[in-house]
Amino acid sequence: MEAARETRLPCAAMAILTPLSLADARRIGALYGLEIADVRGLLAGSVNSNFALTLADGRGQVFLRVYEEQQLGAASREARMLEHLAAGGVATPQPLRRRDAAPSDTDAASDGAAFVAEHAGKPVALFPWVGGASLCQARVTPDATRRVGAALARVHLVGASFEGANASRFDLDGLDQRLRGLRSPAGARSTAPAPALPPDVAAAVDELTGRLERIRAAAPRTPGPQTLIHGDLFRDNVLWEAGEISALLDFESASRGSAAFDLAVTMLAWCFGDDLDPDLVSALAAGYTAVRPLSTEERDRLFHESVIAALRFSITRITDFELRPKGSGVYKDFRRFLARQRTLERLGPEGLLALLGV
Ligand SMILES: Nc1ncnc2c1ncn2[C@@H]1O[C@H](COP(=O)(O)OP(=O)(O)OP(=O)(O)O)[C@@H](O)[C@H]1O
Ligand SMILES: N[C@@H](CCO)C(=O)O
Repeated sequence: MEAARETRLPCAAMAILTPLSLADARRIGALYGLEIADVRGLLAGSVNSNFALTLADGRGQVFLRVYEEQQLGAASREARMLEHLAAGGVATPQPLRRRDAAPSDTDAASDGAAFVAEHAGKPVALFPWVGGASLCQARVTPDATRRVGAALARVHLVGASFEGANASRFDLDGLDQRLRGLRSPAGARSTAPAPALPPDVAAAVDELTGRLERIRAAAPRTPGPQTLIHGDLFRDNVLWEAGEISALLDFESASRGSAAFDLAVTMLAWCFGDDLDPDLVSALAAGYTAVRPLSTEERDRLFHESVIAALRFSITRITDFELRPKGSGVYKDFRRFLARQRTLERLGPEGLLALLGV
C-alpha cells in the first residue's frame, strides 16, 4: 500500500459521525487480512465517516469508509461496481477483498458481499490509500481537462460491461419531483411557490420549472444509448499527483445513463472560470474522443443533455445546499448553474458542438 504523502483538509470537512476505535479497526482489518497499528479520523467528505488506518507491517495506510447513508446492499453494489471499473483500468481505488470471501462473493448474485464489513450497524469498505489532491479552478489547464476527458471516457468504456447499474435518481421525473417539493413542500397539488422560499429562490424555481417543461417538449423520442456514468465528476472528485490523475472518487451518483450527459456534467464542472473557457472545453472533448469516440446519436444529444445537466445541478444545489442551514459545511451556489444554463442557451446546439469540436 502506498504511504500517505500529504494531509488533505477539503472545504467540505465534516465531523466523524461514527467513531472507530483502534480495537474496532483491528477487528475490521483482520477480516481483510490486515494488521492495523493505528487509526486516524479524516476530516474529508461531507457524507460518510472516513478513516486512515496505518498498517502494522510498515506498508503504509489504507482508507476505511463507514457508509452513513447507504444500506448494506447499496454499499456492496457500489463496491462491486468500483471493483469492475478498477479491474478494467479506470483510475479508482479497487475495494479490498475480505479474507473470508468466496470467489462467487464478487458476482452480481451476491452483490459484492466480498468487499463489505459492518461496524455500528453500518456498511464499511476498505480501499488502498491514494495520494494526491484536487485542483482549484485556477489550476485547471487544457492539459488537465484533456486528462479528465480521457478518464471519463474510460469509465464509459469499462462501465458498459457492468451489470447491475441503477437508474439515475436525477432523471427528468426525479428533477420534476424535487421542483414540486420546492413549490409545495406539503406535497399538495398547488402550483404556487411555497411562501417559505426566499424571493430569489422562488424566482429560480419558477425559471427552472419553465425550463424543465421546455426540455421535456424538445426531448428526443428515445432515451438514446446508455452506459455506466459517473454523474458527478466535479473537481473535488478527482485527485492529482505530479500532474496526473491519481484517482476518480465518489461514484455515489453513478447510474445507467447517457455518456453525452456525463460529458456535459464534466464540461459544466471543469470548464467555467468567470465564463466558459473554450480552450478547456475543446481539450476536454479531445481527451474524451481520443479514448472513446462519440456515436452520432450521442453527439446529436449533447445540447439536450447539457441543458439537463445544468438543470440537475441548479435544482440539487437548491434542495441540498441553499435550503439547508448555512455554516454547517460546504455551500454550493445554484446561481452558478443558472448562469451556465443561460450560457448554453446563448450558444445553442450548433455553437456548443463547435466549441467542443466534435
Ligand atoms: N482511497 C483513498 N485514499 C486516500 N484518500 C481518499 C481515498 N478515497 C477518498 N479519499 C479522500 O476522502 C475524501 C472524501 O472522499 P469521497 O468524496 O469519496 O467521500 P464522501 O464521504 O462520500 O464525501 P462526499 O461525497 O461529500 O465527497 C476525498 O476528497 C479524498 O481526499
Ligand atoms: N458536485 C455537486 C454536489 C454533489 O453532488 C455540486 O457541485 O453541486
